Amino acid sequence: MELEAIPGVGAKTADALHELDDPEAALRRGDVAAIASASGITHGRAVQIARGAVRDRHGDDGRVLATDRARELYRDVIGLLKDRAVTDYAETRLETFYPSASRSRIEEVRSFVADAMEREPDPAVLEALSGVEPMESPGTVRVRERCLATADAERYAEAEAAMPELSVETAEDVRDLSELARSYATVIVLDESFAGLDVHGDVRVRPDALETPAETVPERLLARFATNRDRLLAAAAVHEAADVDPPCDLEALRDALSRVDDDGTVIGDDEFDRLATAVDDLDAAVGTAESVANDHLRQAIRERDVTIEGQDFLSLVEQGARVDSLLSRELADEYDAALERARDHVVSALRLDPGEAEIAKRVFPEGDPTFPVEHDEETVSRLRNELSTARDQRAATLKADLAEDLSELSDPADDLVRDALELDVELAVSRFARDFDCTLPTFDRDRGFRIVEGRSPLLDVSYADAEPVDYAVSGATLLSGVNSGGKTSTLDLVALVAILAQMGMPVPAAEARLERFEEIHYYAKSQGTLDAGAFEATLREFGDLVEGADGRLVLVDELESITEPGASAKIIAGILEALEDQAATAVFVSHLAREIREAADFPVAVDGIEATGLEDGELRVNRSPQKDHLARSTPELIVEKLSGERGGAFYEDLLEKF
Ligand SMILES: Nc1ncnc2c1ncn2[C@@H]1O[C@H](COP(=O)(O)OP(=O)(O)OP(=O)(O)O)[C@@H](O)[C@H]1O
Repeated sequence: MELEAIPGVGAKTADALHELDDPEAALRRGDVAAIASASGITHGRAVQIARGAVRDRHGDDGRVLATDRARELYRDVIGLLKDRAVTDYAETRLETFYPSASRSRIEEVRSFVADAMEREPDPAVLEALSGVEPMESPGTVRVRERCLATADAERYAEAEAAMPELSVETAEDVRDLSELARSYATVIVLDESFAGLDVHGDVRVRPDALETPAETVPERLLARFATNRDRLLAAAAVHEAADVDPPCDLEALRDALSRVDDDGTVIGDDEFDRLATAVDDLDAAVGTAESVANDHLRQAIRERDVTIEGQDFLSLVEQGARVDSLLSRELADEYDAALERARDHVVSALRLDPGEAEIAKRVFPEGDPTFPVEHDEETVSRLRNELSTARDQRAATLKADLAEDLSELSDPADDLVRDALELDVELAVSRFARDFDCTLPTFDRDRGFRIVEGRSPLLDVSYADAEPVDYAVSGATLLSGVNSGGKTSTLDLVALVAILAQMGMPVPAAEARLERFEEIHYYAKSQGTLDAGAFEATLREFGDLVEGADGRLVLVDELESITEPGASAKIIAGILEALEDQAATAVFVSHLAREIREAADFPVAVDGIEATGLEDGELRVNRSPQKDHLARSTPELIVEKLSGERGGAFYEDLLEKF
């Protein structure tokens, strides 16, 4: 796919899209989250790009919504759909549906919608969906204990770009490598030429290291799963609640997720925990061991009667001889026992293994007895190094093992989240269809539309109180009727049905058929008489309209208010003639139906929304327009009522004039 061929995608946007793993797939799926993850692309822009891709694929020029009022109704429709989405993703994705004149586009959406309408919007699924969001990138994790090394400048640049998590170092020879091995726990050498060389430390020659990121930087995958843990668990719950086959084994996913901490470290391994705690507690354990030994000795000394020979006592007094010799002679056994207790304490408090315990013994070395007992700091440091290295190696092994498991789950995890989000889109459509008793309309080549029991969700009364409307039009038609009879609401319903139908969506009617309109022109009622300039502008607009393409739906509400009634009737008659010639489908709401019909040079069809009578000062109306029927206006009805109630020549004469 040539990205720049997509309407609205310039060179800069195309470059940004090329950053994505698979821009074509993202565009094909309409995956607004993936598109918006390219740098500098907002969600609004992602919607435009996704729509552009659809238009490009279907050769659609996307000009169905031809007027402000038509666009306004489309926004209302999108609002109704979005109200039924749980996730922000679904809300944005719903915006990619737009009314099209392309048969293939409409069909594409209809097959998606037909499946969607089968989906049961189970509250448990909706609840689970509330935790799902598109997968997030965790950002670059810096790994300090490992580095990459190469002697090749090109390879160096390649490594820096591929593995931003690791430092890349230059190593020309074994000496350089030894140097690096002293600074890093692990050195990964990218050059084959170093294979077989003997270097002290953890130095691995891995020419394929850049191609195996799960092994080279397992932290990357771990961070990805740690960052997205909640959304992955929520997506898994969505699949289970909706009873949809997941793209991976959910238990394996949950198990893998339970092994990684929020910061990407592996958890739940006893050996790692033992080593990490031992490193942390080493100083405290040595201190306590010292106390244990000294307490033991102190106690022993306290309980002992020491007999000292005169000669010894003299040398103690005269030569300042140390008391140690005395200690050694009198308490050698107790001293050994004290050391043993101290060593045992270190070994058991830190849960050391036999190898580590061997070093720990030397923390309290054999030798001439002293009091108080003191540890050997150098050995403590050695033990610390030993334990830290074992801990880091254990962590590295755990990370590598877990990353291996996760690498198999990586693509399915993406699909898992994406499928859950797409399910939300389907459920929004399903809920819309259920809430407004929708059906999928049919398209055919016949001119016009036919709506059976249509009920607009956009009325100012609750949907339950909306009275069903039947209406069919196949040419240029006038719609007459009493004030507040529902003429504007009927135009809204027709526009709504046409817009939804051409989006490929279900429509709020028991049945609907229509022609695939090239354009939908809907002109709302203008607010009062226009001045000369505005009138001229409006006339120009209609001039352009009647010169436009075939196959249009034109809905106009009380155009007569733009100027004085006599002139209006002539102008509307002229517009209707032109539209009739073009085989357009038009409904003009007007109170001047009689005058327009007289001014027109063809038999204009006039339909009417008829009041069935007046009840307690309120009009009773049949909301479905009657075909070929000029409805009585409200004044006519009232005169008729008075004439009936009161009789008399005045009312009868008045009635005659209608
Ligand atoms: N199908 C319907 N079901 C229930 N109520 C409706 C229906 N159609 C219209 N109404 C009610 O009637 C009111 C008037 O409707 P609308 O504005 O469409 O009439 P109108 O014939 O265009 O009026 P006007 O001649 O004053 O322009 C609406 O605000 C709505 O409350």
